[in-house]
Formats: sequence, structure tokens, C-alpha cells
Amino acid sequence: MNENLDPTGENFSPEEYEVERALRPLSFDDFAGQDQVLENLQIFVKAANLRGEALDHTLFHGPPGLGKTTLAHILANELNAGIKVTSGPVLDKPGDLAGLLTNLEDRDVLFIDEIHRLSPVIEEYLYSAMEDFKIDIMIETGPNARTVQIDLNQFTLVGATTRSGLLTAPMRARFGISSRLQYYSTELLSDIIQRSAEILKMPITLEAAIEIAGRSRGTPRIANALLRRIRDFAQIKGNGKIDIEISKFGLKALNVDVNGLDEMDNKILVTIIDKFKGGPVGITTLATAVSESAETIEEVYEPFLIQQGFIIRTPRGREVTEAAYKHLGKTRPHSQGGLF
Ligand SMILES: Nc1ncnc2c1ncn2[C@@H]1O[C@H](COP(=O)(O)OP(=O)(O)OP(=O)(O)O)[C@@H](O)[C@H]1O
Ligand SMILES: [Mg+2]
Repeated sequence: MNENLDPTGENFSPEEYEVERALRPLSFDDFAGQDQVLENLQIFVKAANLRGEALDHTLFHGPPGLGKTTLAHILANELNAGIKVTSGPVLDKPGDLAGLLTNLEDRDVLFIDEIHRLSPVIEEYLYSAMEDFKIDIMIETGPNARTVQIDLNQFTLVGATTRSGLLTAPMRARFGISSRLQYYSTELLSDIIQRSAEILKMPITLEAAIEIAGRSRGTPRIANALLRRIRDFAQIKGNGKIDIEISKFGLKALNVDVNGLDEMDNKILVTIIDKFKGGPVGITTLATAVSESAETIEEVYEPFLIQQGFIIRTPRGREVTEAAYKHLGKTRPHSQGGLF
């Protein structure tokens, strides 16, 4: 897959990050979709603001690129509070965490990305901070070493994870608010693309926005990445405007799947069809066959394939649908010796 379209955004160049930042919504009003999640958050934030208290600890989970990090920043903005950002794998010494926590001001947001990757020691340490806003720190060394308890300001821990299944139960239980983000409809993605095009000062037709939206894997990050690439085509090969012709030309040149599926999505479908006769196949067997972890398939890939109607979950495992055969240009073998 073209690395600029990587839904995880991990392969973005520094320039890409700059543009990403410009396109990132800063308030509830700029944020499209996720209506239920947003409606609730708006109420919780309003109530917290009214009482002058910190917002309850909040967990965002769901596939990459759907807006978890964006929402964490929006929460801080809407709370009129500061935000400190870190991530599970980076936080490895309790001392680092203590430093972060003691520097938080009243009602600040501490955003921990990839919160499922915290080490058990750090996680343990976070519990009392989250629950009682207190931590124990070690002072002095040698024979005089002792721990003292210090009070923290009230803060909001916002955690984000693509792998909620890997979160420990005690950790999960400490979040008062937990929201799962969903894939976006083509209509919403087309709104997001039009908003982004406006920020980039790039004229775009509605038809083109819808075409790009339909190939964005239900994911705003991919929609924005595609828009930026098509913008390049429009400026170099087109007339400086994004219309349907240049969009189709660009999407073809970028090798973007008509249904927006990425390489792993297609690999999963092809594998179920070619190696498992269309299924049903158990998740662990499938995972081994495509060399990906079962959790990642379940939490990152499968939800989109199910939502798009390419896969169904049955008690005996995953099965591809007629639509998957059609998408891959394969014909479904007639079941032999069936009952009817
Ligand atoms: N609802 C939205 N409206 C407009 N743009 C959005 C929305 N959600 C996300 N985006 C855009 O998509 C990009 C990716 O979103 P974000 O970084 O918040 O995803 P994420 O869920 O944190 O992904 P990851 O799991 O990879 O960390 C953002 O930079 C933003 O521009
Ligand atoms: Mg993120």
C-alpha cells in the first residue's frame, strides 16, 4: 500500500504532519460524525465546566485514524485546560510518570496514547493517581530512603487504544467514560474532505469529494491523505481544481481499491477464499495464514470488512460473502453435495 495512505499515519513525513495538524478539528463544532459519542461528551464537559471540576477519566477506543487523538485535544480545548501528551510504550519509568503527574495543573488533560501498552508497574502506579489523585514517591536513597505521598491536582486521564481487548480489567474499570469510535459514512467523509479542501484552499467539486470519500476505508485520516495526493495531481497534471476526472486519474495512479480496502483487507479476503474455500475459518487459523495477530484482525481489519458486508461472523468462524467474491473478481464455487 502507498505509505502516505497508511491508516496508522506512522509513515507520515514531517510535511505531512504539518498539513495533518492544519486539518485537525479543534472544537466539537469542527468534528464531523460520531454523533452519539459527541453528544454525550458535550454534556459531560458542560457539566464539568459548570462545577469547575475535572472531567471524568475518558477512554477512546476504535480502529486507527478515526479521531481518538483529535478528540483528546478537543476535550482539553473545550475544558479550557492544558494537555500533556505521552504514550504507553514511552512511559517506562515510574519517575517519568511522577514528573508528568506532579506538573499537571487543576483540570488538565493527561493524554496517554496506546494505553494498552503501559507496563504493569506504570499501570499500577497510575491507579492511585486516577482514583485518589495521590501518588507515592521515593525520596532519598540508601538507609534514608522512604516514600512520601503527594497530592496531585485533579486531572483527566484520556486514554486511547486501537486494541481495547488488551486493556486490563482494573484499568478499564477506572474510566468513567468510555467511547468506541465507528467508521464514517461516505457522506460524512465527503463533508470532511470538503472542509479540508477549503483549509488547503483547493477548489473541489462535490462529485470528486464523494468519489474520494468512497475510497477512504471509512477513515478520515485516509480521506485527508488521499485528498492531499489528488491535490498534487490536480496541480501538476490537471487544471488546479479537483474534479471527478483528475480524482479518478489520481486514484487509479495511486492504486487505490475501488472499495477503499487496503492490502491487509484484501489479503484477508483472498486467504479465506483461496485457502479456506470461503470459510468458515477460525480467527486464530486465519491470523496465522495472513501473518497478523488475531487481536489486530479482530480490532482493526475485521470491523471494516464486516461493516462493508464482505465478511460475516458465524459461530464456526469467519465467512466471506458473495460481495467479497465479486469485489475480487472471483466466482464462488457451487457447493457440492449440498442438502438441497
Ligand atoms: N470527525 C472528524 N472530522 C474531521 N476530521 C477528522 C475527524 N476525525 C479525524 N479527523 C482527521 O483524521 C486525522 C486522524 O485522526 P486521529 O489522529 O485523531 O486518529 P486516531 O484515532 O488517534 O488514530 P490512531 O489510532 O492511529 O492514533 C486527524 O488529523 C484529523 O485531521
Ligand atoms: Mg491517535
